[in-house]
Amino acid sequence: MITTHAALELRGLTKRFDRPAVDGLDLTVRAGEFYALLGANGAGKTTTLRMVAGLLRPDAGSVSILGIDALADPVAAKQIMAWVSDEPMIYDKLTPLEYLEFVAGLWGCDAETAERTSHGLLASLGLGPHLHERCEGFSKGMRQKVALAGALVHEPRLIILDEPLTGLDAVSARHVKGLLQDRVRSGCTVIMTTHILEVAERMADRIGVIAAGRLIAEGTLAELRQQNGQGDTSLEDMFVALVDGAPVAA
Ligand SMILES: Nc1ncnc2c1ncn2[C@@H]1O[C@H](COP(=O)(O)OP(=O)(O)OP(=O)(O)O)[C@@H](O)[C@H]1O
Repeated sequence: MITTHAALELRGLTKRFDRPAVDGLDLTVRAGEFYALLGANGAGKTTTLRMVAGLLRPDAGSVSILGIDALADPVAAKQIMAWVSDEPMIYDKLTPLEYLEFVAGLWGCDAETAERTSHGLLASLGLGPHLHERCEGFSKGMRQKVALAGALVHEPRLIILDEPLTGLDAVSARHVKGLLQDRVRSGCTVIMTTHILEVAERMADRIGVIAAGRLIAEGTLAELRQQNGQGDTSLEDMFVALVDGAPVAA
């Protein structure tokens, strides 16, 4: 389906705890993009994404997901998006296959489609040999992959992930990256936070940098280099310079 709407449009998004965590944030992610959201610890990335996912009410501002006003119609917004937290929760007593079929059932997917989708997702994440084992014996990385598969089972068009690669071994990280790239190729939008700058550098179509709850830089890697460095400046050097005010290394 051709859509003219942005995948995500934030306008004046604001959340304050004892001090501002997200401070009038304007952000647009186009449909079909792989967008990496970077920022130092405490910059406001998770708070932003939790508001997008409908887990936290903004103090002000708007959230539009593929043209749907997520604050006015959170159910419709959730139906077309996936949220994968950095601390995923799954049901320990279920096997991965049971868990995915349970989640698919909550979304109202028919049983045959749910079974086919679940098998495909779990296999693509390397969990094929563990389909019928209870999750309670799984490692943290395996649990993370089950949670990711569970978030994708209803075929969301916008996939939002908070630090999805932390704690994954190289093979698992490659499985997750491959799955996300496949989704982007099939027309989905992926927004992900990461502290692994090499991942942003290699995978993202565009990169946004947040500091103190505001977008301080955005663009393709080449655009960021043009704005903030030189032809061969690394993303790490640019990032440190942007968030720390340090001079860009030559
Ligand atoms: N529930 C909360 N109660 C009070 N303060 C909070 C809460 N959640 C976040 N904050 C504060 O809001 C600010 C932004 O936090 P947030 O978790 O969004 O940052 P982040 O960019 O995701 O950081 P990190 O990279 O460390 O995960 C921080 O100052 C944090 O202490």
